[in-house]
Amino acid sequence: MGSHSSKVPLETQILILGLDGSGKSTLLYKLKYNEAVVTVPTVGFNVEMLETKEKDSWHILFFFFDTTGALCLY
Ligand SMILES: Nc1nc2c(ncn2[C@@H]2O[C@H](COP(=O)(O)OP(=O)(O)OP(=O)(O)O)[C@@H](O)[C@H]2O)c(=O)[nH]1
Ligand SMILES: [Mg+2]
Repeated sequence: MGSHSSKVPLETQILILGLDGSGKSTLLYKLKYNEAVVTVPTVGFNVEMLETKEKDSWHILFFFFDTTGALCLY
C-alpha cells in the first residue's frame, strides 16, 4: 500500500486564451512564481507546468498552454 504521494500523478491541460496584452502570461507567472514578472508578447505559445503535491493529498500536474493573443484564425 503506497501513500497518495507515491501514486502516479493526475495530469490535466489548461489552455489560456485572450486578446493580446490582456494579461495571460502575467497571470500564469503570478500563479507559478507568485511574482509580477515583466513579460514580452508571447510568440506562438509557452507551456508551463504547475504541480500540487502535498502529503496525503492529491498529486496533480497542471500543464498550462499560454497562447499568443495575436492569433490569426483565417
Ligand atoms: N495594470 C495591469 N497591467 C497588467 C495586468 N496584467 C498584465 N498587465 C500588463 O499588461 C501587459 C501585457 O501583459 P501580458 O501578460 O504579456 O499579456 P498577454 O495576454 O500574455 O499578451 P500576449 O502574449 O501578447 O497575447 C504587460 O505590460 C503587463 O505588465 C493587470 O492585472 N493590471
Ligand atoms: Mg503572453
